[in-house]
Amino acid sequence: MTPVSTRRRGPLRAAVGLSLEADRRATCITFVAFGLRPTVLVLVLYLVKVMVDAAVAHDTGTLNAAVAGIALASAMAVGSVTYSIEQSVRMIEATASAVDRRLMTLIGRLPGVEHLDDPEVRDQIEVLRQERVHLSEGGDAASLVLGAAVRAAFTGVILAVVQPVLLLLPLLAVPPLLATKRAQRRRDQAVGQAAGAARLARHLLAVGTSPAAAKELRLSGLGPHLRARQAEAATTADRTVTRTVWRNLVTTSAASALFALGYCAALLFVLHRFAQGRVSLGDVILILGLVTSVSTQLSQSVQFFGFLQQTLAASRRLLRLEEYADRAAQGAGEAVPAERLVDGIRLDGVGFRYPGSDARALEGVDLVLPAGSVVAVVGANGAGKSTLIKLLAGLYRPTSGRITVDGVDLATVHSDLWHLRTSACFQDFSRLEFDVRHSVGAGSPAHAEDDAHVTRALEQGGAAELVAGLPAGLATRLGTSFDDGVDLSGGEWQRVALARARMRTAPCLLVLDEPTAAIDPLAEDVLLTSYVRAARQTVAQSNGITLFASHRLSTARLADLIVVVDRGRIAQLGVHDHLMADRNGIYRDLYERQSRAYA
Ligand SMILES: Nc1ncnc2c1ncn2[C@@H]1O[C@H](COP(=O)(O)OP(=O)(O)OP(=O)(O)O)[C@@H](O)[C@H]1O
Repeated sequence: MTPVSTRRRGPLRAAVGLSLEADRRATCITFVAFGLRPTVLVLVLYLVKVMVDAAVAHDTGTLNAAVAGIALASAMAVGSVTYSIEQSVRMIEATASAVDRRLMTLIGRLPGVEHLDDPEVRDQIEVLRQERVHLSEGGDAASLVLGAAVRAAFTGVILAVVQPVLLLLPLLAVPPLLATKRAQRRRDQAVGQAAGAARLARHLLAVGTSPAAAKELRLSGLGPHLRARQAEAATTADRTVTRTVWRNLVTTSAASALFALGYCAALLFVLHRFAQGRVSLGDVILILGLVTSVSTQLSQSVQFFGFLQQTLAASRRLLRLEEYADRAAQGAGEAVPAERLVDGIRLDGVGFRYPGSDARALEGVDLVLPAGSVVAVVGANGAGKSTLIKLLAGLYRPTSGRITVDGVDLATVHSDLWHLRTSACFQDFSRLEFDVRHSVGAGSPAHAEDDAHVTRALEQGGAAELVAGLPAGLATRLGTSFDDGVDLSGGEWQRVALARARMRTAPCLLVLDEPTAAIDPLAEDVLLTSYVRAARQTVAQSNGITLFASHRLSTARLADLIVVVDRGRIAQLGVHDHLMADRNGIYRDLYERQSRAYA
């Protein structure tokens, strides 16, 4: 991911802006309360000095006024605590939801899925996901730092009036603050460096604790190996960050020790002046109170400043990713695809390499997919079938060559609009754990509430019988993540995914990538045949193309065109009879071997 500037909006403004957008009222109250309350403590100290001097001078009027002032200020400070803390919690909770929405929007704005395949982008997103808490506490951290700054300013003014030389003391607070800032920057870098290992550790943890993987892990005895690898990755990530934490501890401790020395010197200085009779008892109490509070303030400020630095680091990361998404979206096409195909889709010299991979998944692909046709893509594992499908669906852009739809370069077409003209069922389909209506309806949200539409899609996906047997029909929740959910078998989930792909009316391109791989062979043949026939009628409205990849070559016979892919290249092209006529061709060889295996 190329670094980009974050000048457009500063990270502090962006972080506070998030809280203001999330809950303006709670944020304003938190800033006023946290920003002003510390000044009350300084005011109370000053009133104590007035009270002591008045007592020594037997000035009852001033003494009573000072006592009343102390009581009033203390009551106000204590009374506002509960309310302001409540508001700050509200602000943090609202900001946390706003951060989640921003993250989802950011990921949704990245065109296609190729950016999510880029390891660096994935790492940045992962780190940001972990740092969400710092972003949601950004308003809190900023208001605490504001309070500390206001209190320091008040303390400085009083010290300047009473004993100007003691103003040097707050200056000694500068090195610890700078050390904290530097420490945070170093920690941020270390977290970035450790992101790859941390991601691996999390992945292994997810595999090792997921119910889906439990069967294989038990039977294969992979558990101990997995645990060892997980521990190793976690330790590597942890070690990178811990080394920095120790280094930071040395520098921040040295800076704090410098401040502690200055603090002791200031105490001795004030006591010496009192012994000489050059300051009053009230002054001594005030100065000791202020000097002592400078030390408390320092440790609090360092802590608050540390929080703020963490917020700023997360905010910077969010801004960088948002700018990256903006640029990626700007680089994407704007053209509006037509609702009907006229000629079809053409690939000229198309090549593709996955982000972070040196190998070409596709190379020099020249292909014409006529409008209104049914196309089968066949080939061995890893040949490039899914890659071809993902390029046609606009999820990736070719790294060389071009794809044109009725003569318009797909790279210039708005990817979201092209996705609206496309329906798909992938071999790694999603198990959407909603109720049946919405799990299927997700294929076309505009029709999700239309039960007749959903039911038709279920029939075409071969899932009508399955749903009829569910306790609440269309309203049955699917999946085991919720108490009321019903789990389905792999093949049943695949039928739901097939139905989902039939929700969109008249797509220009319907792609099916191994859509029946989890379905038993007898049902597979029947289901895929009827599915493709029905699809042919649906896409006829848009003169669209139905393209399916299947290892079952018997179903390829349905196609008007069969594309045989071999190691990223088109090896053969034609209809079934034509391809069978080539005695040395890959297709005939695959077909005959498969027929013998199923015989
Ligand atoms: N996300 C990815 N990142 C890097 N390489 C990938 C990725 N996905 C696929 N590949 C590689 O691209 C090549 C083509 O993969 P593809 O999934 O298109 O094959 P396929 O013909 O669909 O295989 P299968 O029949 O097993 O589904 C393979 O060598 C594969 O390892």
